[in-house]
Amino acid sequence: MLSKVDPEKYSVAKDTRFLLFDVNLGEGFNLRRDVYMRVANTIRLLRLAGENFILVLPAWGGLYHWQRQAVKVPWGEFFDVPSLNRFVPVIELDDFLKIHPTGLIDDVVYLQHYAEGWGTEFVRKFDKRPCMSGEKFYKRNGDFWKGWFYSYDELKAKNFECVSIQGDSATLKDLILKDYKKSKVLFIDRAETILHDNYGDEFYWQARRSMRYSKKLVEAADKFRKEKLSSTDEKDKTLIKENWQDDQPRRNAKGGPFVCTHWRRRDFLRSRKADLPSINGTAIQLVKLTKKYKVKKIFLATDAPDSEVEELRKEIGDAAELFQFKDDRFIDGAIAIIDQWICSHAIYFTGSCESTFSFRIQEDREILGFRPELTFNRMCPDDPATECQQPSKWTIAF
Ligand SMILES: C[C@@H]1O[C@H](OP(=O)(O)OP(=O)(O)OC[C@H]2O[C@@H](n3cnc4c(=O)[nH]c(N)nc43)[C@H](O)[C@@H]2O)[C@@H](O)[C@H](O)[C@@H]1O
Repeated sequence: MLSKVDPEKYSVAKDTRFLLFDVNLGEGFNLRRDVYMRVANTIRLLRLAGENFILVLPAWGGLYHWQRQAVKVPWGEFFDVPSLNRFVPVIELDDFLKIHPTGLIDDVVYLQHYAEGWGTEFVRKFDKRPCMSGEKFYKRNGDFWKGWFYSYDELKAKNFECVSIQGDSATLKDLILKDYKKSKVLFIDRAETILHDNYGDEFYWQARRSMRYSKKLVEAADKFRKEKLSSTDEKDKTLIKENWQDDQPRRNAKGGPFVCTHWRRRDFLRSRKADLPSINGTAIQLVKLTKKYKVKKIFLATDAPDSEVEELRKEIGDAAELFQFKDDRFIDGAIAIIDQWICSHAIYFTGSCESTFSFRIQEDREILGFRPELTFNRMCPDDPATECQQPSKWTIAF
């Protein structure tokens, strides 16, 4: 599926430049969404500096966590591309290749940290340096450099170099303005190396608010909410404006008659074992919440295998009904977004310790106008003696 962006619109301007980016291969979907926001803000700043940059949306694929693999997935499968376009100009990779069929990239800039570390204070800086590991991912093939490039064979680069950088979206803007003036098509790899300018400021939230989900996924989630969870935007007071730019600050969302948890399992059980509850511990916490909020339904967003979900269901017993969204017509990334959108509408949300998947739900709930205490919560490990610090309240800024 292609975006509605008209490629003709871009081919006319002589000064148009394109920025492509990618993230460390092992990173998950929701960190990648965060990196998009950082790079979108670099584009915003470049445009303010008079550079006519368009952000080329990196096709999705090859993600470590997807059980059923998919590649070359356009952003339109997950997001509302016209809505993204209201923050900065973006174009799907397939559309970019229509207007730039050679697929030739001028420069690949592989971002890396400084070999000597950050030192005693954080100073924003960048320097061309020998590659620490970047050259492992790129090979010279005749006149060109080849890399993963989202599995698109036609993409290739004239130049490849590594740059040590310490900084944020504005530092990347400075690097591009200083060292890549002539680059018409620029590819920034390992874009997660840069941070947000000011985490949680109005520009963070503008980029985030522009990331509305695709109509198809919103419809599927809303249908499920209505049919299984008696949840509609009118009743829940979660109506939003057609255009995110028209939304106003508010705190009156009520949510549907269910609690939701994001129950992160699989690799999280290894990396964060001490911070997560057991299956029985999860059931105890969830049942308590249904009593507190006087509901009988729990929506479960999870990557857990079915066997663990069944065990959880048994532990919950008659105390509440457990719901999950399942539909094989949707790819893994789409199910993840549907899960997030359903969770965002619950009367109360509790997530998993420091999961970026949970963070994105918290942000959606901020956008929908919930009170922070109904959102910034996480499940605790079983042992009451273990520390269980609740998530920071990164509330919305307009
Ligand atoms: C341990 C670390 O965890 C970090 O994950 P974390 O922040 O939770 O969140 P993500 O970066 O999104 O990675 C987790 C992936 O697992 C699947 N997943 C997790 N929870 C759910 C869920 O509730 N519903 C559905 N449908 N899918 C889920 C989904 O593919 C999601 O993108 C990773 O980014 C790091 O690479 C590393 O693996």
